[in-house]
Amino acid sequence: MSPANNKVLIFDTTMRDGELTPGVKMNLQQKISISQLLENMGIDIIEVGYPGIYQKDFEEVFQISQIIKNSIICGLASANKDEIITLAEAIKPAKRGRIHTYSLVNLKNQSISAEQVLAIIKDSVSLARNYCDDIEWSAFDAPRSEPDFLCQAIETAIKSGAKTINIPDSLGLASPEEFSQLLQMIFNRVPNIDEAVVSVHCHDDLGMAVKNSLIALNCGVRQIECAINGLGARKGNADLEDVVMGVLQQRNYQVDIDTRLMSKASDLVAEISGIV
Ligand SMILES: CC(C)[C@@](O)(CC(=O)O)C(=O)O
Repeated sequence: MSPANNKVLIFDTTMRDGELTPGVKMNLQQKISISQLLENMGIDIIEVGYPGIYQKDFEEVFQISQIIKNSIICGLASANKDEIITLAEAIKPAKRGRIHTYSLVNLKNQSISAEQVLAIIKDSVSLARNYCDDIEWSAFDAPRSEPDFLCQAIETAIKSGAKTINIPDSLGLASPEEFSQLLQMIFNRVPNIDEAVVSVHCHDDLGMAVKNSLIALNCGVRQIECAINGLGARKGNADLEDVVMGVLQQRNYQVDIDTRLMSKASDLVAEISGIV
């Protein structure tokens, strides 16, 4: 919550965004093995899949929710009502479950109005909140959105019950300067921002994912989303090991990760994905 708190939460998306890596598919047994290792490493949040879209992911989230006790188990849903309800069903067995839902906030060339999108954010986050206390909302394509609208969207998501606000560089095209300016603007302008943990989710299209994730800490961000071996859509997400080591190097921030298990996790995911 308050940026004075120096603990950085590590959110792993190896099995959700990582499974969007071309050619990568993981089965239930493989996802269970990865989840158990992530839990032993002390990963705070484990994102397992899209239960509202794929039956395979529903089964995985549902099963893993019964096995993992210490890490938060999370799935992703769009603002679609059925997707959110199905995700809520999938995480129901979890001791600690999270609903992660997102809306597009770059409205250029979209036929939908700003008011309509704000109403969708309010409805989707409030719906999710009926099922679960732990709601994360993502501002999909935030760097290309209109700043006033982005601030309103974030304010609405927090008012509707989101406890974590994720700012993804969805296309991986933001420079470190642009990304930190965007984050500073959010911290300066969103009136209720201190009621939420602010997170980042950076893609590596320009090779900046780790740098942008680490630069975010000094802006007030306290959750970083990343993937083992940097798996993820297109050029991938920020590499988990690089993120954790980068946070620790800064000394004034802490993570609760057993760093000795990181190379084991990297080997396991390389073996499963076929990507080193
Ligand atoms: C975090 C999430 C909303 C996303 O991963 C979107 C997605 O993969 O659909 C992104 O990078 O913007």
